[in-house]
Amino acid sequence: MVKQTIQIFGRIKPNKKTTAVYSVDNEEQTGASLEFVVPRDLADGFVNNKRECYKFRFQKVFDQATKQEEIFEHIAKPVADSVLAGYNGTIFAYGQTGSGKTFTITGGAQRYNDRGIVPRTLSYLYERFSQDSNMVYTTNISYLEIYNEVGYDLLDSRHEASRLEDLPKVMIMEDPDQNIHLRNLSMQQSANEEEALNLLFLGDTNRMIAETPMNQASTRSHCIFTVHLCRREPGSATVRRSKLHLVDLAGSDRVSKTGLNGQLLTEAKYINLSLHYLEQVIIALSEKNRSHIPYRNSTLTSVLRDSLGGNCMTTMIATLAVDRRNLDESISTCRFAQRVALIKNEAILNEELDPALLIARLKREVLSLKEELAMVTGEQRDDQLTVEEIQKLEKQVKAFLDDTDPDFTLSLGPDMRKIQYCFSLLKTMILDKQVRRNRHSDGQESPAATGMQEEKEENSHHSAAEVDKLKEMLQQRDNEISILVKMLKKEKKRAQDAAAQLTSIPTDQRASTMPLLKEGSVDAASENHGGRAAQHMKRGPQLSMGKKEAFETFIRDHKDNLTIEDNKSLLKQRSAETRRLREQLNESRDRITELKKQLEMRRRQRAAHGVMGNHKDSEEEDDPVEENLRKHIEQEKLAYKSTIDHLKALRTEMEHLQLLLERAKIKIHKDFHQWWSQEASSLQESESGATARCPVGSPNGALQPSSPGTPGFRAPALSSTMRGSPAGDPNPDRPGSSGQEIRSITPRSVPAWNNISLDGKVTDCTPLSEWRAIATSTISSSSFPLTGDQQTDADILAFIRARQNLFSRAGPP
Ligand SMILES: Nc1ncnc2c1ncn2[C@@H]1O[C@H](COP(=O)(O)OP(=O)(O)OP(=O)(O)O)[C@@H](O)[C@H]1O
Repeated sequence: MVKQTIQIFGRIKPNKKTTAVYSVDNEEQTGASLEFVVPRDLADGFVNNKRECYKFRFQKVFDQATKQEEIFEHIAKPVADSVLAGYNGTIFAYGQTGSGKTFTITGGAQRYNDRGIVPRTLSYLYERFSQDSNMVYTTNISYLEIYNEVGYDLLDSRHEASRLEDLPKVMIMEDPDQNIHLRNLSMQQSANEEEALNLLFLGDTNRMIAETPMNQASTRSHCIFTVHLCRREPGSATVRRSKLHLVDLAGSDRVSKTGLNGQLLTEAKYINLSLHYLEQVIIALSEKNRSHIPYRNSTLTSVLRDSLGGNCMTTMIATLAVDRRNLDESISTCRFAQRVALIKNEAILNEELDPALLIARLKREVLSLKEELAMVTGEQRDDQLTVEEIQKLEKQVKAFLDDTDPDFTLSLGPDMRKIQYCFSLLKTMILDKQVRRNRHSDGQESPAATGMQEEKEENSHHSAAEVDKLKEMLQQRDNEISILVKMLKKEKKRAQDAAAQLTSIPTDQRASTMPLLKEGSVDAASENHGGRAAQHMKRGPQLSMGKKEAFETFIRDHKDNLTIEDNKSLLKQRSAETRRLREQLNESRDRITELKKQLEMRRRQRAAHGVMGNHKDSEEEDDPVEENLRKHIEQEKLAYKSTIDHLKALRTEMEHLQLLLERAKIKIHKDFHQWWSQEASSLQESESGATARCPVGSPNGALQPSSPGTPGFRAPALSSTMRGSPAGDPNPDRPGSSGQEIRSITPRSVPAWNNISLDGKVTDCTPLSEWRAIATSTISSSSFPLTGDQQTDADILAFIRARQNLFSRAGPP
């Protein structure tokens, strides 16, 4: 057993502003201290009436420049090592919204180097498995999201979820030993690193797709990625099972500060409530002599029960966004960490006997014992006695009882079935006699007869007690076997379910249909991702012509496009590098073969020399040529190995880049669909409003520039040939479904050009100033020659007229 307090680390998020409100002092021996200096006159947000200096102790504080690699090496690697040894481990990130929890646990969604603790730990674990050939490792992965106190399975590939509520709900169950079981949480087996990373990708994609617009800005849910590890020596029935929880908690911001209302407030209350219960558990654990720990109060604390004060090695990372505005939140995060640091956990080695292996071993043992018995007795036998055998035994027992000779024995041979049958026969007889004696107990029998009877009874009591004892033992063994058989069946079912789930993912869904990727992914290695992700990718080609055009513009203007392009070109570079390395590898192999041939030849020559007697000891002598060849071969081998290592690293990087690209693609699709339907409904609203005000052919009155919900997005304006209106159409994908041609995909600025007469007079109630706004909002990407301030009203009218002519030539509006 290992007793250890929860380890606490601090990580400070990079901040462009260099306001020195904190200082870090990392000492080798005594840990680190983090100090905040809060000026008394701090105006923006935090009013400090009491202290100026707050000091907190951590195992280590990672300052702004710390790389993800360093975080993994210092924090996650030791935990992964103890999980490999058979202890449970947990790493959880706690901090306010935007302080870098997800970045630390999962990683950034854009660069390979930004991989967080989860992918790095998976790589590390699989690397260690491959190095340890004496053990057999099996890995299962689960990914749970807790939102508003309800658990959801993020790895379910059978459901097409566009909302969190579509994912299977996970139920928390507790057995009599107070062990927590999560019903409905799927455990996916992953045979290698790639499969494990795909599961992470599937879970993160589900998490992203199921995000409601409400919780898009920040993660308002807790996510627990768990690796279930099983380690055994081949042939041994002893297994070590351990779990590694990697936890990304929701933002710890205080409700009062966030100023929320409606749905957001409900979410915030739940989050705060579950974090509040987490805090209560932590306070209870840090107090001595507290017998009741309120784990059951929330889903989060129930799930993390073992990690907090139980059988687990736990580490907390306090993520801190240290700028003046967030000082109070940072101080409160540190205070929480200080309390967590007081909790003592007792991690035990989770070693157990595998019931399946144990049953198999027992069965083998029974079989060999039967064979041994058959050899001794010289007879093969079934489990049940035959009718003849029973009749024979009854006769034998009767003869035994009738014979008054005390030396007369009941000879049954070494057959437990026969012995047991005779015992039970004797017991029945005794019980029968007892019943009969009771019937005559009103003085009919003589005292001598009664004395004899008592003696007989005492004897039979002894044998009956023995029989009972034996029966009890038998019953116990029976129970044990049926429990083991049940466990085995359960295990089997679980394995079958997992296999069925895997096979139920159609292969076509696994293939990526993503044009973005196809272009960039030269090796197309991303073929087997989860069904959900693939289904989303399939949506791309189903777009109507107009929507497709809109989508292309949307992608071009999307904030992630630059990163996608960067990653694509990086992928191309890596792919070219892979090709180069493969060639290098082939050349190196050829060179080694050639050098080996030369060495062989040289040896033969020397041997021949020796035989011919020219040099008697030539074989023993050091030959500089041979030495040189050997050196060369060693060098080549080293180069070969380092190229292979390089190739492996490249492969992992490329797989990761492809996953990043796919995720970005899915996100863009999601953003686009969301934006499109938002635009559709607002256009419909504005059109119905405008129709009410302006009876015939009125342009809609909504003149605000479109905002697709993506920060920094520029509303794209499309060509006049684009068909398909999102407005009021239940199926916005259907081309031209409203029967109208639309001139721009910025629906709020759709100009009804035909409502302007050629002499420049607007025939509806839209004032010219509004037309100016409409025209200028579409001008930047249209064929209008003038831009910005250069435009006069006359220019705009000329432009409108030109558009009108164009449309009247292009066909009916
Ligand atoms: N150490 C870091 N280095 C570079 N960027 C970072 C770092 N930490 C966080 N970021 C960036 O800051 C932003 C917010 O981080 P992140 O999403 O991880 O915060 P969070 O604490 O998980 O927030 P939430 O509670 O909303 O989930 C992200 O864009 C992330 O890439």
